[in-house]
Amino acid sequence: MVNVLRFSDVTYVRNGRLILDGVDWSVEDSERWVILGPNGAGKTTLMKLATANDYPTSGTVDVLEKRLGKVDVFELRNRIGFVSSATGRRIPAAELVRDLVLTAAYSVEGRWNESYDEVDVRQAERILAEWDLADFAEHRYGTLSDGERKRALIARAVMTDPELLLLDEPSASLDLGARERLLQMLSGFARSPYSPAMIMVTHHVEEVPPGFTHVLMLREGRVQAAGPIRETLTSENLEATFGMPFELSEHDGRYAAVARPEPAQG
Ligand SMILES: Nc1ncnc2c1ncn2[C@@H]1O[C@H](COP(=O)(O)OP(=O)(O)OP(=O)(O)O)[C@@H](O)[C@H]1O
Repeated sequence: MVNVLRFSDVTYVRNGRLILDGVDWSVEDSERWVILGPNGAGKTTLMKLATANDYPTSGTVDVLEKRLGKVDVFELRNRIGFVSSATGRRIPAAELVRDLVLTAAYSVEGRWNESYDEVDVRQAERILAEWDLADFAEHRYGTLSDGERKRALIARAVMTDPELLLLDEPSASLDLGARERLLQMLSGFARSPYSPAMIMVTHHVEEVPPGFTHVLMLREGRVQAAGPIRETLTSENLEATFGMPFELSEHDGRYAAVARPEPAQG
């Protein structure tokens, strides 16, 4: 097992606000983590540190066994795949889907070269097929639906064979069918032993893809619970994290949570 992420007593303070508070967290390469927590809990901040896009105020963060603050973060970021709504906004609308995926091998957004290595072209075609995008290869990014865009961004992120793949709310804004299709693909990807370590932020337990192994629950910058998903994703931990009682159910690795009804008065 290889450690891909280690947070030790991490705090993060901005404008006098304690945004992360004493976070200890460790991720191994075979693990697939879901991060759950209410709005403002610090999930995006956690992702910024895990993608080497910021530094802790105190404590240490090791990404792919390199300590933030002591490593060239540009080199490190080349080994990490990251998909968020912000990465999507940077893609030119006129970019062809095939080029969007292919150019990841050359770390550029927007096609710049007329000749690519045959091995990269084949890899891009394989990944486009894997993410159900083969029919969209010649379509422009700006013409895709939200669901197709998300798949295209993930395809671009995995093109470089990252050692760590982070997805920030990949199924937000998708319709039911698009969400389910994406979850099926993420589930298949998560289950493959050839896939990198994965970390996915979501607001909804319904969006946890089967095959994800661990969960970290964050509340007000503190780790409320963290560990194997079967033991850790419980109605008690959901209540402690979101501050209200839930009824949690699980069926074939899919979770659902609804507010627990108030007991009848009188
Ligand atoms: N530079 C900053 N200065 C002050 N407060 C900040 C700064 N950056 C983030 N925050 C605050 O820190 C808290 C955590 O923010 P963060 O974006 O990490 O939460 P989140 O869990 O991702 O929330 P959401 O689910 O709404 O996306 C928020 O209350 C936010 O307003």
